[in-house]
Amino acid sequence: MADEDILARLEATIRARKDSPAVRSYTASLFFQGRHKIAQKVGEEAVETVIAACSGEDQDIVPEAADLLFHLMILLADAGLSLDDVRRELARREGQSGHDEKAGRPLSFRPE
Ligand SMILES: N=c1c2ncn([C@@H]3O[C@H](COP(=O)(O)OP(=O)(O)OP(=O)(O)O)[C@@H](O)[C@H]3O)c2ncn1[C@@H]1O[C@H](COP(=O)(O)O)[C@@H](O)[C@H]1O
Repeated sequence: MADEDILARLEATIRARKDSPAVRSYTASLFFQGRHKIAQKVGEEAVETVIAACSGEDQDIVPEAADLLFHLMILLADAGLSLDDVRRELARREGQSGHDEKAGRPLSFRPE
């Protein structure tokens, strides 16, 4: 059974690292390097997830997805946001088909 509280604990750890930059910590070092470095790591981990999805065993996606989620949570924290903000956005979308949402966009917002 998965640990259902891990994201809440990880989020608290990430916030604590943001507030205590002196601690020797990978997370704190990313906050120190700033938004561009954090965003770059999110991009790298996203690409590594895509590579795992397209070339490895399905189970290989799991550690890459964990890296991606971890770095995405650091990005959210850097912006003063949290998983709750993402939960609220997902809840707002709940029940609306992605096809319907896309069809309702103004023409200028519709990529091909
Ligand atoms: N969940 C994670 C976690 N997932 C991945 N990583 C680290 O994220 C890094 C990303 O891997 P890469 O190979 O891309 O890193 P890298 O090549 O060293 O990065 P670059 O210097 O090239 O940018 C590695 O150093 C991983 O160890 C994590 N580091 C920390 N955590 C959690 O965060 C907590 C706090 O960690 P510290 O901030 O290090 O104290 C830990 O107790 C864990 O719960």
